[in-house]
Parts: sequence; C-alpha cells; structure tokens
Amino acid sequence: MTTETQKETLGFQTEVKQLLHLMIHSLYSNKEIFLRELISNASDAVDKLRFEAVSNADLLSEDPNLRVRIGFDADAGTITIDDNGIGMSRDEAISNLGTIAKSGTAQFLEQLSGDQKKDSQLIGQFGVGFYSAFIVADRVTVETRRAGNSEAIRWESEGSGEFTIESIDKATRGTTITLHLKEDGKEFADNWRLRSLVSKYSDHISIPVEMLKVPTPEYDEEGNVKPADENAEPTWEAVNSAKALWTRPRNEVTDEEYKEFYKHVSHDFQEPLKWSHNKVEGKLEYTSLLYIPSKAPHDLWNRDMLRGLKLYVQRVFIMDDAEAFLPPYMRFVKGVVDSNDLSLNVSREILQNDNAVDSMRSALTKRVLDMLSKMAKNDPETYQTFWNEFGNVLKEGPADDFGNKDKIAELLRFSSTHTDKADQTESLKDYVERMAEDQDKIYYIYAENHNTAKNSPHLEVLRKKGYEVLLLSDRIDEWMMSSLREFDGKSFQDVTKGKLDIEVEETEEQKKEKEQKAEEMKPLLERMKTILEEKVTSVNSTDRLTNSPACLVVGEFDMGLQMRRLLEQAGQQLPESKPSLEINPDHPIVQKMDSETDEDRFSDMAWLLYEQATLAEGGQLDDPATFVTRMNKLIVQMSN
Ligand SMILES: Nc1ncnc2c1ncn2[C@@H]1O[C@H](COP(=O)(O)OP(=O)(O)OP(=O)(O)O)[C@@H](O)[C@H]1O
Repeated sequence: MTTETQKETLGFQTEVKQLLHLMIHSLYSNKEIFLRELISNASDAVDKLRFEAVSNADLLSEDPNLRVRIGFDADAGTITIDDNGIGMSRDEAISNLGTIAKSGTAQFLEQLSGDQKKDSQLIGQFGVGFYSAFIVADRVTVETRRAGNSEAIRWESEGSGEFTIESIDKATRGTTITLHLKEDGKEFADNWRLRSLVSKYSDHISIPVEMLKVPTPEYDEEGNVKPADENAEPTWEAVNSAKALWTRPRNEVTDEEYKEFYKHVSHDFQEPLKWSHNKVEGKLEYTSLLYIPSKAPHDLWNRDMLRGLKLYVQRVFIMDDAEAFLPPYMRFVKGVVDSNDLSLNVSREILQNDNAVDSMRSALTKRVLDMLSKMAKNDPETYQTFWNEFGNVLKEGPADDFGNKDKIAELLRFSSTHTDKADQTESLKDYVERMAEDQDKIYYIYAENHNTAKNSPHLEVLRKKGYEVLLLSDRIDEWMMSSLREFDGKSFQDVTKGKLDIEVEETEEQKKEKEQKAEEMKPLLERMKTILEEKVTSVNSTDRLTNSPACLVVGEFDMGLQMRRLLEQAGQQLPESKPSLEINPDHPIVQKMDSETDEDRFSDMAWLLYEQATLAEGGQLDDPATFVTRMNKLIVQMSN
C-alpha cells in the first residue's frame, strides 16, 4: 500500500473554520442556497473541462455529454451533486476544499459582528461557495477524479475542523458530492423541492442539470397501475433550460433569470443594480451581458486584484476575470463577454495586444457609461446607491480614460456648499445651472476631511458672494481634479491656489480706500515676512477672508498642500515649495498687530497666525509644543 492510499486527516485553515462556524449560524434562514452554490461550482468545473479539451480532445472522449446530475435518497437523508467536469487531483482537493485563497479573508472575518442579519449579508458578499454544503449537511463526502488522471480521491469532513482524504477507485472523471443531511436539512431530499430549486436558481446554467425521471404510471386494460419494470434503466432528464443565458434573445429572458445568472457569474449573493445585455453583429461579433452590482466587494480598492469579465469564445468558457475588456476604473462591473472573433487558444497576453479586444473594450466601456448615464437620468435614487458604493472607483476614470473624460465628469457626484453635507449628491451639471451670473469658474477645495474643507477660511469670500464650492475630501479627489480641466466650458479653480479673480463690486471711492489701506499695510506685511521667512514666500493682504485673520495659498501651478503631505508621507522627496500667507486686513488681530510695539509679542502673534492657518487647512505643525507655549503666553498676557 502506498502512503497515498492511506487515509490522511488534515486540518482546515483557521479562516475556513471561522467561516464555517459563522456561515452555519448566520445563513440558517437561507439554507437552500447550498444547491445553487454547488451547481454553480459543477458548471464551472464543466466549463474548465471544455476549455482544456480544446487543446486535448481526449479528455472529453470517454464521456462527452457534459452535465450535472442531482440525486437524492429520502430514506438515507442524502443528496448527491454529480458532474463530469474537470475534477480535482489530491493536491487540488486539499487546497481548494481546505483553504480560502481569497486575499483579505482575515480582514473580512474581522468585520463580522455576530449580528445575524448583518453577517449574512457580508458573508453573502464574500461568497460562500462549496462550504455552504455544511449549512444543510453534517457530513460531506467529495469523490473526485481529475480529467486525465487515473487516481481518484475521497475527501470527507464533518465541517468541524478537519477533513480526511484517501485514494479510491472512481470509474469516471469529475466530482460527486454527497451531502449527509442534518435533521433540519432533510426536507431537501425531495424530488419536487429539488426540481423547484433548480428552476429557481440554476435554470440559466448552460449545461443540462439532470434529475431522474419520475416514471409515469402505465395502466393495464382494466385501468390498474402496471407494476414498474424492475429492470428498466433509469432515465435522466434535464430540469433546466440548459441554454447559455446570454445567447437567448433579450425579450425571452425574465428579470428573475438575469438576476440568478448574475449570482452565478459574480458569486455575489445580492441582486444586481442594473444590467445590459447586447448582441453586436458586423465587423466584430460578440455578445455581452454586463452587470452593475449593488454592493462593493470588500477588496474593491485593491487595484492589483485580477478582475474582469468571464470570457467565452463561441460559447466555450475561456477564463474568469478577463481584465482586458474594461478599463481598471470599471473593475466593479461583472458579467460575460462571448466573442466569435477570438481564437479558442487566446491567452491573457494575447488579449492585451489584440485589436479586436481593443475595439470591444472601447465599445463595452461606452456601454457601461451609457448604462450609468441612463440610470443617473431616469433613476437618480438607484444611481445614488451606485455612487455611494462605487463612486470612488469611478473617480479614477478621468485620469485613466482621457477619451471619455467628459462623459465621466457628468457622472461624478460631489459634496458642495450647496448642501454643506458630506454626502456626495451634487452633479457638475447642477452646479453649473446654479452658478451666479457673474461666476465663470467651478470652485473647489480639497482637504483631509469634510469638516476641514467645509470650514476652511478659503471659502469665506465665496460664501459671501453666493458662489458654490465643491467640497472634496476623498484621497482620490486631488488626483481626479488634476485631470479634469473644465466642464461645460467652465474651468475648475482650486480656491486655495493662486489668485481668486473674484470681482468685488466697488465704487471708485471704495477702490481708492482699498489701495490706500494696502499701502498702509505694507510695513506690517514686511515685518511679518521677516519673521516667517523660512516658512512662506510672501505675506500679502487679501480680500478672500471675512472671518478668519489668515490663510495659506499655494501658487497656481504648485502642488496642493494636501497632496504634498500625502506624497511626503509615502516617502517621496519633493522639491521645496513654500506657500504664501494671506492676511485679512480688516481682522481685529491684524489691526492689533499693526500697533504692536513689543517685538517679541509681535513675533509670537505672527507665528500664531501662520500656525493657525496651517491647522485650519488640515496641516500639521513642525513644532506643536512651541505653538502651545506661544498661545499660553498670549492668553496669560491677555488676562493680566
Ligand atoms: N465540482 C467541482 N469540480 C471541480 N472543482 C471544484 C468543484 N467544486 C469546487 N471546486 C474547486 O474548489 C474551489 C473552491 O470552491 P468554492 O466554491 O469554495 O469557491 P469558488 O467557487 O472559487 O468561489 P466562491 O466562494 O466565490 O463561490 C473552486 O474554485 C474549484 O477549484
């Protein structure tokens, strides 16, 4: 006996144990989904076999009719799901059915709270897959033989922490899963129950999902039921329509079918927000079925994760996550593309450099943008749900996809001083419609968080003028704004950069008065400049402030202070560039400073103005302790 034939006991990876435990507890009110998950896996296994058979036809020859079979034994309390797909080798079974390969699993498990309803949603988003068998079964046996291998194995587990694995004889390739049902899972070992679940969840599966035909009774001449023929071969019949859903005409597919198909391709538990199903004929021939999910997966932010559409070539499954068909900022889209123009041997590398793929990619990108524009126009509430989940990914769009910049800009939603709320609900179109008559720019501010943006001294004069300002505080925002130059002919203006160019209506007299004041301010500004020389390029008088005494402004073409901080934190060496300090000449502190004769006190006040301006725009002080000492000194002097 070789070691391989011996029965080995192995432990589940810790994460599997945790997931199993949580899943059994949080999904018990939705038990029936186990069947969908297992049929979905069986169909994937058949797809993989068909793909391998493209280069090795022998794999198919022994058993060419691809199908999944569902059997049950009500007396024994078992259900079997049997496929003649790719099967698993010993090593594959150990890693596929004993570990979770997904990145971020540990973080995901940490999010679970013990609240059954919330957890079941999260687990659904994560994908339960094979392990869902343990919702209804207290023992699961998997017998499997990989196509092309002679060795078959039996994997078995009670789902509590370990599994066994041993070599067995199995005549045919593929996988048979036997569920030994728990007491409260026995209801599923029933012909009609199983049939109705297959139609509900798996009708769209492209291969036949078969069950044993229930013999129709035959009658003798007297009208009595004839005894069944003991020797008759059981006949299997398909209980689903077994036609790839995307190949069917749109008007013959129901919403329910689209939704179930989505769950199959996306491994998502929840319903999609929208979908778009299209057949393209002409120079290129392909069919696409694209879905917008309703919830972001937990690892969406990871740009390196492989993500994309399921690729079929002439109905043969080629690969999951074919990322070449959509740009990275559309990595939330799920679905299928089935092409008639690609070779069955196509690889990821070929996809990256193929002209047909390029054309499909730009057409599919337009399709998604159109789907979103329509949703935004006809169903703003659903669009808002989309935006709240995926807006931050779409914000990568203007930089990623220059050609569609304007279309993407229309889809963006912002927080703005119009609502003063953190929710991103305002479109640029709304902004432009609300623009004041004499306003010719779209103003925005970027800060580390919403409140810093909303309360920034830089907004004071704009608020006074009634100009709306976009309040940006997502990390991606500054990058996005650097690619958005204009919208509807209006340029964007960062209110913390350069000159604001806001026309303030004033009479000749007021103008003169201002000039005179500026002249009077000069010595004060000079005095401050000498003190703050190492921190600022200049100290100027400004009319952008109404309530605050001072703010920091960077040059029009300089990097924003927030971006600079982010890059510095990331360890980048940046050329030095200093902001300028702008002073509100009407502010009492500034006026007080002008008459301050004590040089030490003046210096403290100048530093405090600079430091508070830094803090107000979300910056950090180089020397916070000295700032506190200075402030305390002034407070004591004030109260004396
Ligand atoms: N019937 C089967 N035939 C061959 N391999 C299978 C079968 N069922 C499962 N597997 C293998 O086990 C792996 C794990 O399955 P599981 O259902 O847990 O995850 P998944 O299908 O990859 O993703 P998800 O958890 O999102 O459903 C699969 O990726 C596949 O490689």
